[in-house]
Amino acid sequence: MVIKESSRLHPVAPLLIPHESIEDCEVDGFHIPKGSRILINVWTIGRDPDIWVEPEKFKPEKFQENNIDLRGRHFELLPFGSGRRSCPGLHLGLTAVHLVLAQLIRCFDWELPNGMTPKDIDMTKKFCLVTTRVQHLMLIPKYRLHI
Ligand code: HEM
Repeated sequence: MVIKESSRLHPVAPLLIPHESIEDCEVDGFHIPKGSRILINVWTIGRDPDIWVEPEKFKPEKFQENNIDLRGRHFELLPFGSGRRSCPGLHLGLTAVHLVLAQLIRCFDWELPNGMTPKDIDMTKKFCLVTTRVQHLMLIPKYRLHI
């Protein structure tokens, strides 16, 4: 649920990768001519108040009462895209994220430096093909597995 919520609010590729329509088609009443460049704005979809309750808030419990997953079957959450050109590295990527996150939580306690509180963290992003934060996240790890 934490990884789904992070992917909703902070998708790695906010506009996915540009796609091109291979034939004329109509989507939701809009005519899309063959050869159009299509950008899917998953950043905006992830913050759409018609879809999400309290869209700006990080609340993993949003996924407690539903079966929305992030493998491209639920169009409200598409961090890996969907369909034939979706991410072929989905399983590897998700496994790596689960593994690294689990290790970071299990092996360390984390503190913010210089008396900062979570509210002081600047989440401003640099929008590009792949999104990064403007300010690097600074944390102090304290190793807690003393074997
Ligand atoms: C958490 C990790 C990852 C995320 C969030 C991610 C996300 C994405 C997204 C959003 C796309 C574009 C899909 C679209 O436009 O519909 C994509 C495409 C792609 N990804 Fe990933 N990816 C991840 C990991 C990986 C890994 C581990 C690999 C390879 C080992 C990989 C290889 C690719 C390739 C080759 C494409 C282009 C597919 C195509 O154009 O047909 N990705 N990825």
